Amino acid sequence: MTILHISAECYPVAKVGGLADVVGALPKYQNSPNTTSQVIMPFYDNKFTQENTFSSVYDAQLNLGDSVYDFQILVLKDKPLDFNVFFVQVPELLFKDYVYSFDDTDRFLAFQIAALDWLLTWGMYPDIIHCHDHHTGLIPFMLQESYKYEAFRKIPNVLTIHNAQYQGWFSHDKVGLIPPFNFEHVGLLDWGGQINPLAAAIKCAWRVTTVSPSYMEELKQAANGLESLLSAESAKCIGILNGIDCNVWNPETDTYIVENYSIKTVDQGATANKTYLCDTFNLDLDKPLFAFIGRLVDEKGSDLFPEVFQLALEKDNLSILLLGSGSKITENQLQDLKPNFVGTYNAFIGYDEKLSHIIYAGADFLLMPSRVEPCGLNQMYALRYGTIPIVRSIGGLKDTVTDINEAGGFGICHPNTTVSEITEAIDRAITLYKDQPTYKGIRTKIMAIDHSWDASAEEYINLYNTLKTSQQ
Ligand SMILES: Nc1ncnc2c1ncn2[C@@H]1O[C@H](COP(=O)(O)OP(=O)(O)O[C@H]2O[C@H](CO)[C@@H](O)[C@H](O)[C@H]2O)[C@@H](O)[C@H]1O
Repeated sequence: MTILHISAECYPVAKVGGLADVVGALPKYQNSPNTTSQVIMPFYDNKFTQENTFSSVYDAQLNLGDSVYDFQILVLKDKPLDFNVFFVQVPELLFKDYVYSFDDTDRFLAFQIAALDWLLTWGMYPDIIHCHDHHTGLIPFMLQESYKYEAFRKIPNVLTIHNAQYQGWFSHDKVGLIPPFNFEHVGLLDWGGQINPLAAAIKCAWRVTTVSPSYMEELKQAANGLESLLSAESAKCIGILNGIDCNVWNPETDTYIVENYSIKTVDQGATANKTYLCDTFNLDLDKPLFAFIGRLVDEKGSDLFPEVFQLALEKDNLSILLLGSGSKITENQLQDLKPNFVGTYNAFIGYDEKLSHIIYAGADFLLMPSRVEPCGLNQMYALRYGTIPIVRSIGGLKDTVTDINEAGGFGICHPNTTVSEITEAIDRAITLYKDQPTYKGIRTKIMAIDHSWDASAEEYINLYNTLKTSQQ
């Protein structure tokens, strides 16, 4: 079976968040003697593309309405990745030093059209086309409706929703950018009077997956306007929990962290990493270290951090370190807090992959008070590194973290994203930390939890197989 994943992000080529981690790992775990799993993604102007060499395997032009753009399909000359990646180079639109910007309609439309135009010329079509998020959401529509791509009608396609908050909306004025199709079917593109790529994909994809079972259920109640569509299409929807790439996220071999460690040596290893963080960020080593890593957006509950941190730090019984960027208001509030709590609080506003690994290794607790969390990878990385997650029980967090007060529990859970519940959860964590034998017992227990991709990768393969069977 040949699978082609189509995505805007893929680790380590281009990463903004969890989408990259998934698309950078899933193909690896799907590849087997019987299965070839590959990725096609945009060619950005970034560190990875600057540091590697590429050759062109296809050179053509694409039409975006009346505009014509040159494009190429590039492949890596050397093969530093564990699976094939094809790159769509549209110099005028995609080759930027960012992945996302304010208006990406033309950019990602060009990407999707170039990918399909090239596929038409690819001798052997893939058995499965797997699209990720709204940036590739017009592909299921085009495969089904665009005259140009009629040859693909029988190829099963899957859409995975990593985040339904973002839908790629654009005005009907731009409908002419989509390769010609039977205009009587234009309603498939529409949701609420706009062209909505995510909605179009939910309508047209053969199957829709979300990245955790709970998120699938929650979307029927809250999906940024798509609730009724997801309920109506629920027969073809399924939640498959993400895994984590245990080769990349392994405290025994991780080259980013200060000292490697295993379950047996976590005491010493985690302390070495915590010491590094405390030295670097001027934090108190003797206090429990609470961390947050992620995008500073309302979905993650990060707008509450300035108040939560203020209240928690006033008690002077913990240290807090935050790594993230996003809302300028929150960034400024988090920066403003620094002078008030020198020695127990610090924030690194920005993106730093290496630092994120050291924080998973060195922090004692990881905060994730998300309002929406389709799956969440951070809590699974934290578990693997022996850092206890404090989560709001929602989406994938609900599916992966059990509260210490429940049978077999190992995390700290709170039902709502409010200042008082997060603060109370922090207090519970501090009480747990004071009981070092129990704390250490939980730490070794969580490191042994298996969230590797194996089971989920197989679930996807089973899903593809059912589609291939239904196609015959
Ligand atoms: N400032 C920073 N510096 C360094 N690293 C940073 C960083 N900010 C974030 N990261 C890293 O980005 C990844 C974030 O993963 P999440 O699953 O939390 O993300 P996200 O909300 O982007 O993804 C969406 O897709 C994923 C994948 O399906 C779902 O798990 C999730 O719920 C959904 O919202 C982690 O690897 C984290 O360490």
